[in-house]
Order: sequence, then C-alpha cells, then structure tokens
Amino acid sequence: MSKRIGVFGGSFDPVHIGHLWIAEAAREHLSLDEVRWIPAATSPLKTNGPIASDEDRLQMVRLAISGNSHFVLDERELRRGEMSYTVDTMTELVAEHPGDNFFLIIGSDSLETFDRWREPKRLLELVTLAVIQRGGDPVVDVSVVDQYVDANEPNQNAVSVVPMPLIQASSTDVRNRLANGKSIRYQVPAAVEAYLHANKIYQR
Ligand SMILES: Nc1ncnc2c1ncn2[C@@H]1O[C@H](COP(=O)(O)OP(=O)(O)OP(=O)(O)O)[C@@H](O)[C@H]1O
Ligand SMILES: O=C(O)c1ccc[n+]([C@@H]2O[C@H](COP(=O)([O-])O)[C@@H](O)[C@H]2O)c1
Repeated sequence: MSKRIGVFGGSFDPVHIGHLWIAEAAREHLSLDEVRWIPAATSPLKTNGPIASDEDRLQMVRLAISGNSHFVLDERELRRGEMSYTVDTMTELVAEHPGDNFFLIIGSDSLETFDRWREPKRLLELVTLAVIQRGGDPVVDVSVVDQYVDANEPNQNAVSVVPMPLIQASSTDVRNRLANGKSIRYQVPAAVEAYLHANKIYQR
C-alpha cells in the first residue's frame, strides 16, 4: 500500500512548540503515515547559517519528537552538508519510496519565498505543499505557485492549507529570550529547555 509521507525541513535553531504543533496538525489533517523531520545544514535563504551546532540542533529535535511513533528524524541534509536544497532531498526521497505520496510541510513565510527556491517547478512535481498560516504574518497567498503549475496537468493540487490555531512562536524569539535571560518555559519542550540551559546555547 502506498504511504502518505510528510516532510518537515527546517533550521530548527532551536526546535520549538510551534514546530511540533504544526507537524501534528499536518499529520492529522492529511492523514499522514509519518512525518520526517529533516534539519537543514544551511537553509538556502539563511546563508549566514544556523547558530547552534549541527549536533545540538539534531539532539534537540531528537528530544522533541521522542515518544511520537509517527515522527522520524532524517539526518541526510546534515550528512550532505553545505546548502540544503529541498529539491535535492525530495529527489532522493522519492527515488527511495516509489509510489508513495509526499507532502512538504512549510509555514506561510516559507511559501512567500517559494519563487526564490531552487527548481520550484520540479519540486512541485515531487510534492504537495502543506502550508500552515503563521501567526503575525500576512494571510497565506497560494498564488505564488500558479506560475509553476499547468492547470491541464494532473498535479493541480499543488498546495493544501492545514487549518490550525495561529501560533507566533519562532526560533528567533527563543534565541533572543535566552540571550536576555528570559523564560522559554512552554515555548520549547521541557527536555529541549533543559538541554539549552545545560549546554548554555544562545546565552550571553
Ligand atoms: N509559528 C509558526 N507557524 C507556522 N509555521 C512555522 C512557525 N514556526 C516555524 N514555522 C515553519 O517551520 C519551518 C521551519 O522553521 P525554522 O526552523 O526556520 O524556524 P523559525 O521559527 O521559522 O525560525 P526563525 O525564527 O529563526 O526564522 C518553516 O517552514 C517555518 O515557516
Ligand atoms: O530549496 C530551496 O531553495 C529552499 C529555500 C529556502 C528554504 N528551503 C527549505 O525550507 C525549510 C525551512 O527553511 P528555514 O529557512 O525556515 O529554516 C528548510 O528545510 C530549508 O532547507 C529550501
């Protein structure tokens, strides 16, 4: 039987409660069999690179998703290194899972930049975008993909918007709060909070 696989890429610098809620909402709404979490080495539009080390970001995602049998950690982008182009990752995954259906989970801010991603047209041949409206951002506008989708082609369902309460959590906010000695309790899972404090990550 073919599987429905969610792919959730991010810098996860660090992973926060918004990421977990988004992944779970997408899993439920789209009846996904699994959500594959893929920490990026360097996200192509964040060229300064992440602040925490690859190992720390990986470990925090590991802690965050532990206990959820639908969530899987996929280390391929960190192993590959350099710039993490999603089209490269999806080409590999689709070749490894012929016949399965892939859904790329992204926030509305990521969708807004989609025309600057590498090979967006080819990427849309490989996945359906599962978009989540981000709290504080303009209302999601899926028309950015229109230029890449031929209305006569079978792949018309390029985008699915996942309904869920708006969340304003962001990694930037978590990092800033830590740098200023503020509480991050309940903004990241307790195990991630303990890891950040124990290893003095993002703290001044
Ligand atoms: N609160 C949120 N609501 C909706 N989508 C989100 C939210 N937080 C993150 N995302 C999405 O999750 C994916 C991975 O996010 P990422 O790891 O870059 O964290 P971030 O919080 O966006 O980071 P930063 O604040 O440092 O830019 C992106 O597609 C992003 O749009
Ligand atoms: O492939 C691209 O060109 C591309 C451009 C921007 C972002 N992405 C991916 O989108 C995901 C979220 O990115 P970010 O910047 O919010 O961490 C992450 O997996 C990135 O690799 C991918």
